[in-house]
Amino acid sequence: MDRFISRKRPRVSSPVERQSQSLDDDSTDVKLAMLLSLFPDIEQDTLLDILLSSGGSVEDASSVINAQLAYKPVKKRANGVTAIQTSLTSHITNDTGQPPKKQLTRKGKTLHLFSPEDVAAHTPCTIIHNFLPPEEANALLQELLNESEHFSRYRFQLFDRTVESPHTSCIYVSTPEEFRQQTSEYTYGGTFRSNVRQLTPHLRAVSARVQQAVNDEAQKRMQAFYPGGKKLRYQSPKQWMPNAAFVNCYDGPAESVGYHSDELTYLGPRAIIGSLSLGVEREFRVRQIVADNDDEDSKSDTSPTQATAESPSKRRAAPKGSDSRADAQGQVSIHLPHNSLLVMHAEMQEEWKHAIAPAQTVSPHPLAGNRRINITYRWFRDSLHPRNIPRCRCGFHAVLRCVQRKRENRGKYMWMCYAGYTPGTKGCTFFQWAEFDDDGEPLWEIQSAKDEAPTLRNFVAEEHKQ
Ligand SMILES: O=C(O)CCC(=O)C(=O)O
Ligand SMILES: [Fe+2]
Repeated sequence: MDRFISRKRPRVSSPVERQSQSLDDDSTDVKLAMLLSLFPDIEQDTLLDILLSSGGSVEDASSVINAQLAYKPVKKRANGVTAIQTSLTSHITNDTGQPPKKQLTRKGKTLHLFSPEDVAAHTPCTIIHNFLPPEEANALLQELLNESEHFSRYRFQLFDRTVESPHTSCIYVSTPEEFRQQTSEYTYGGTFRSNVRQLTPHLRAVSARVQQAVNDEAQKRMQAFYPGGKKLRYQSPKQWMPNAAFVNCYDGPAESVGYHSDELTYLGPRAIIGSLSLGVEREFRVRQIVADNDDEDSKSDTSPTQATAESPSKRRAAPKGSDSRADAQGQVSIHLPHNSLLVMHAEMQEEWKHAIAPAQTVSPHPLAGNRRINITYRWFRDSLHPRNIPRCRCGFHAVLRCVQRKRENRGKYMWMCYAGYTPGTKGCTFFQWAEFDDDGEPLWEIQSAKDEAPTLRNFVAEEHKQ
């Protein structure tokens, strides 16, 4: 077990890879999966709390849990799941007899948001309740509940184990040609997806409303929150035009998705995403990513941090003193009722992580029972079609990532071999900084073949052609 905990990413030989691997941490999903495999009897929600409390360190989280397991006998729940206390600071001591040095983000510290005003003020999102006419929402929900029979769990590699996503999903695109591309050219987590289907009538009909609302909300956001009321650097100045929909199904309270930022490879920098929730209400948790040493900075810094076009979230002045790191890492919970549209704005994916937390219980929905359906409408950029993206020596195209934690390179984008970043997979050493113009278009020598080759078609334009 110790070997498992302390095992680092595969050793690298090239300086370039060493550089890229020191740029950022594993995703919370991977860390959570590691903890789950170490403590299979402990609830995922509890493990997530402890992981966050431990500043994202699997090793620290494991020692906290082991300390508690040694400290007093653990109760087994009726369902066989181990009950463990999540509010640990006052109860657990480490080898030095002191409470763990990192601040805890306790359950009581989660800020619960319900109203659109609060969501806009405290997060990089906006929410519209009762988004669709009720009959249209129900028709879409029913259509996708039927579709969900075809959904599957995606798999990812964790050391020598294959782990399954804790919910099912499917990708929807417009045409048979796009279906072909999605299953043979686009990759997710280094593999091709088999669960791709063609857009359904209600998904398509609703996309026009989503397109309109997302563009309206993005404009409002820009005027109210961004420096000088202007778009962010790397944000596209064009209208947001969805051409892919990822649909998730969470069947029952235990189904979830761990903390992550959405992959930017095809969306590009400063992506906007429209996310429609149907069925059972669940909590969407978000937290801001804190750069290494931010707590030290805030101790010496007495002036509020200024927002910049690079980092608009900085308009929230960090609280001072030793609590600053805990506060900045505190979670915010946005409650997502049936028929609500959440817009994740351009500052979200680079600077925040999000999750659907497992719930203790859910209130059944008349049509969906215990299920929640979520649709994220996305705009894949033509310029970031797989055929244009740099390839690594593994034969796949590289993935686009943003440096989120390492202070010296924070906000920079990089192309890298996906496998090289995944524990337990060999991968190659491919790494290059990704360069974009101010509108987020890649700066590279693309062969002109791309002009004739098909790319994904906007859902709304395609509807008008039919
Ligand atoms: O279910 C949700 O609301 C979020 C889903 C999500 O984060 C994703 O599909 O990337
Ligand atoms: Fe996501």
